Amino acid sequence: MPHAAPVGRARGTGTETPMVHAEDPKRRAAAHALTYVTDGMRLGLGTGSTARHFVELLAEKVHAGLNILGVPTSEQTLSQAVSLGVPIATLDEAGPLDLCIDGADEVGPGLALIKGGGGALLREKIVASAAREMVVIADSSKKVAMLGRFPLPIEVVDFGVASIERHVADAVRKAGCEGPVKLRRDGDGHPFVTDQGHLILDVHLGRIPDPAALARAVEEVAGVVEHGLFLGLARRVVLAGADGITVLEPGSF
Ligand SMILES: O=C[C@H](O)[C@H](O)[C@H](O)COP(=O)(O)O
Repeated sequence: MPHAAPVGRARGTGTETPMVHAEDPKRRAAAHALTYVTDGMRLGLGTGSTARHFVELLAEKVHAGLNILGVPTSEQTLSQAVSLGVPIATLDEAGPLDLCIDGADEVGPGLALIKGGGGALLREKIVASAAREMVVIADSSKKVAMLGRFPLPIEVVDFGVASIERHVADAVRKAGCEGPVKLRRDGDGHPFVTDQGHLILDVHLGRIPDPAALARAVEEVAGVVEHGLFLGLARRVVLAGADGITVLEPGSF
């Protein structure tokens, strides 16, 4: 039977790591991931509300003497890391990374992920690909039997976006999926612009029976820069729920 140990309860301590806010599963997952960090590591720092907890907890360790170098996956994480005094570098300055810790919007079978709900998918995928290991942290509601309930973010260039949108819809259909493709907008109704100056199309599919086929189809569309399907990247997923911490590995889903 593959490994899927409920780590928190198994230890029988009631708390896994100091400084954990018991009421917040995202923070508990982040605290557990901190146990994978060792002195001297070069770390990819993810984006989003769960990764934010991780950076906060990491900063506490740094102030207590931990020596790490962080590579932020977004401007948001960059400013958080700077404000908390976490040493940072660009990916090119840091070189290959030891570990990348990031959140996810959905975790499916084989640790296939949907990411990009916050629009950071492009830098996130580049940083995760540069790391020896990607560890995902999430609350247990993110685990799904099939990806697709969360709209799939696709980062595209702004030139000819209406045409790109039509071609993405065609590609999605050819991959056996169906659903509306919507240009993401910010709170003021303006197109949402990513850190790299691109736009995001959110594809509302409901179900993605074959994530690899969908990824291939979308990648063929001219104008697509990246998509939020992270396949074969996560080596571990730390899920926090009412039952404590569960660590999933690709075969243990
Ligand atoms: O673009 C955003 C990232 O992919 C996030 O990691 C993802 O949306 C999960 O965010 P949260 O931890 O806030 O649920």
